[in-house]
Amino acid sequence: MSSRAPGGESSVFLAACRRAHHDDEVPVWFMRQAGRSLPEYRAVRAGIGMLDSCRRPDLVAEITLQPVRRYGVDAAIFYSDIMVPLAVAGVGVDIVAGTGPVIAQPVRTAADLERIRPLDPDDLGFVEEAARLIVAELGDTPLIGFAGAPFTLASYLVEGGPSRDYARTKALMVGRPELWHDLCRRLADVSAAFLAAQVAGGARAVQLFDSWAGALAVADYVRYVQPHSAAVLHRVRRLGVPAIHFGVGTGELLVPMAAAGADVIGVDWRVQLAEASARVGPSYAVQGNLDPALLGAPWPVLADRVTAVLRSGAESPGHVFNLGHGVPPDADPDVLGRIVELVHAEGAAIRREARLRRPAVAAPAGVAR
Ligand SMILES: Cc1c2[nH]c(c1CCC(=O)O)Cc1[nH]c(c(CCC(=O)O)c1C)Cc1[nH]c(c(CCC(=O)O)c1C)Cc1[nH]c(c(C)c1CCC(=O)O)C2
Repeated sequence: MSSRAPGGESSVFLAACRRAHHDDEVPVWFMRQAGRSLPEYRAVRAGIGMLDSCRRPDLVAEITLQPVRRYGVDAAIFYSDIMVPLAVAGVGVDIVAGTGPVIAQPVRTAADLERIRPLDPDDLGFVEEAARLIVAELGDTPLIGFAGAPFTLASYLVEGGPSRDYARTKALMVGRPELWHDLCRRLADVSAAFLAAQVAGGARAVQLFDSWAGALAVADYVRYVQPHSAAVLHRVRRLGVPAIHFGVGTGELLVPMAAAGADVIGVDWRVQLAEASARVGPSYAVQGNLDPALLGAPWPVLADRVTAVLRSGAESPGHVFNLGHGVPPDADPDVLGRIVELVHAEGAAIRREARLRRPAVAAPAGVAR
């Protein structure tokens, strides 16, 4: 049997994004796989600020590669932050350990918008250069580029930092829609430029993080947010790489998030993957969704949860194994390593069994069954 998916795609991860699994193999990577959970990351970052580290291509490359070397994951994710391109665009931002992004002067008026300068391609040369360094080391393992989606970026800019209820953001959104749309158009441009720089450097897929969109009512998401995320994703489509669209607590938003233009819909742990797949339909792959809070559970219990995720994901035409959100800083790297081994050992058999159990549906011509 061929080890290549139709079309000859040599990456298990990219094949799954395209809903064409290689011999049913299930790829795995982890959101925040680079970061404080790794001692080698803490060593490299010692004495260097988060945003400063993101400006140094040598450090970005080293930190991106660390989890790939350690775990043998099927994809790397570019080490940076959703706020990096905004800092380049002129927004005063700091990343405070244990808190997250903090904005010096929150954006709340038309005059504040002028502080977000449009980006030139040259502004992000350090991003493209870092991606090139990474890709040169990765071999066949693809690099995922990423950006924050307009709503999630706006929430930090308007609130001034992390928020529980997004009250100022939502008040501006519904109370001053013209200002809101102007802000989101600028943020969509910044995110699209950040993604384009990563793809120019060799990233072969992208993930758009709308981490906090789950705070919105569906009607508000569709009216105020989806068009701006769609604008980013439409520009990605022209770059020819698959896009993953992810948020936390987005069970009710999966359909409009998929419709915004993604190939893969990222799902947190609240909705089973089979249910998520049924909601979005067979034109999308799913990514997820082990609850990161379970990483500290005894291994036999956790292993059962990993296989449950694989079984549920096997009901979708494409499944990329991941956590439902980022790796927590106190996660035990050995546990993540065991999860990678288990997904690689059991994933294909679980998918195959699920496929053989389903009534035969017309397969695309040439697909080995
Ligand atoms: C919301 C968001 C942010 N940043 C990001 C998001 C979307 C993803 C998500 O929903 O988690 C995206 C992000 N941030 C980081 C990455 C790197 C790639 C990877 O996933 O390995 C990615 C993809 C590095 C980082 N981004 C951050 C760290 C920790 C920095 C440190 O070492 O102190 C890393 C490795 C900081 C950061 N930056 C942000 C937060 C909430 C935090 C955590 C604050 C904390 O708990 O200390 C904003």
